[in-house]
Amino acid sequence: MTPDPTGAGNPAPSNPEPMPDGSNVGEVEMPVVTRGLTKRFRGGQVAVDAIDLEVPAGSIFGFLGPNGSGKTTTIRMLLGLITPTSGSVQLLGQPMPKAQLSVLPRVGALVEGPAFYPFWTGQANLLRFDAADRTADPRTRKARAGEALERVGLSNASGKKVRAYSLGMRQRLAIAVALMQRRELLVLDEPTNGLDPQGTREVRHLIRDLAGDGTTIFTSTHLLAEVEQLCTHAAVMSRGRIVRQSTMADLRSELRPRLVVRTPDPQQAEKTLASLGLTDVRRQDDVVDGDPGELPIDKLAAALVAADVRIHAFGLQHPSLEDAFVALTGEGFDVAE
Ligand SMILES: Nc1ncnc2c1ncn2[C@@H]1O[C@H](COP(=O)(O)OP(=O)(O)OP(=O)(O)O)[C@@H](O)[C@H]1O
Repeated sequence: MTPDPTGAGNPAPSNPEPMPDGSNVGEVEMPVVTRGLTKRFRGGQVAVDAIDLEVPAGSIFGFLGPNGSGKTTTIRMLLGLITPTSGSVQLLGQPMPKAQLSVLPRVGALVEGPAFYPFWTGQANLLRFDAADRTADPRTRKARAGEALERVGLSNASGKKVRAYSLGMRQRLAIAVALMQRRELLVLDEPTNGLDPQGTREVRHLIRDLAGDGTTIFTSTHLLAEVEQLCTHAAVMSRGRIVRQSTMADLRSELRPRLVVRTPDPQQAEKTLASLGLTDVRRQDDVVDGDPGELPIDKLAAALVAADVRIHAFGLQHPSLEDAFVALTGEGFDVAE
């Protein structure tokens, strides 16, 4: 890994002060920061190409991109599972992988779900994972397992064998593994992948709950609906690059409605709308559309009629987030639930 460049010209995330009892005061403003993060695999393929991520504390940050766009590779670099070709990662204000021993216990991760023993109970599986964690205190293991199971809504099923769990329950158990210790940041790779609608709802509900408790969530997905329904922020990946990163509110506010007119007099309509001040006016066959800006819609209709434009259909069309993202990436997204 190259030396950490985040000190130079970038807002330095504030480091939490360790308290004598080991807890932290003061939040890291940006729990995940990358600069120029790049991964070139042997064979020359650039899977992740100089990305600058900034994930604000308390956000549910959607890392959205089609399959193969570089999400998993990025997540593996964030967690120190693979070494970047160049660039840097800071997790909770600390450089990775240098500070991984102190940072990773504060980060819960779900990358390639953990393998459970199907004939063991949910609780027994949790205890086993915790026993393999050298940073975990064995004296509190059982109590922490109970809390984690409760947190993911599996208290009643804790004594059932995992083979009897639904896919959604297994995924919640996987998240419970990540919650066996107090976490400031959760990094989830496609947490609803392969789940049925009920399982998907359960996991999204859980993520919202966890964020409500102040945990920052960084979650990758190829599902636009997931980002739309769940996330406060998003970065859109396309072919290894971030093509857009912002709050969902900003993304939505940029989706300007267009005026669409269907008419047997398209040329006259185009001329009239342009003269009224519409911008980006386009004509195709019998449809004319443009950006009305702040112009009042009823006045536009009246002006068309006054200009002898016959109107077969007239209205505002609101572009969807999918339209915006397809425009950004040139690729379609899976819009399924
Ligand atoms: N170990 C590897 N060696 C070579 N190429 C790889 C390796 N891992 C991933 N890639 C390639 O890097 C690109 C990005 O893959 P990555 O798995 O990060 O994408 P992704 O967005 O997570 O997609 P998916 O959701 O399908 O996993 C892909 O073209 C993939 O084939």
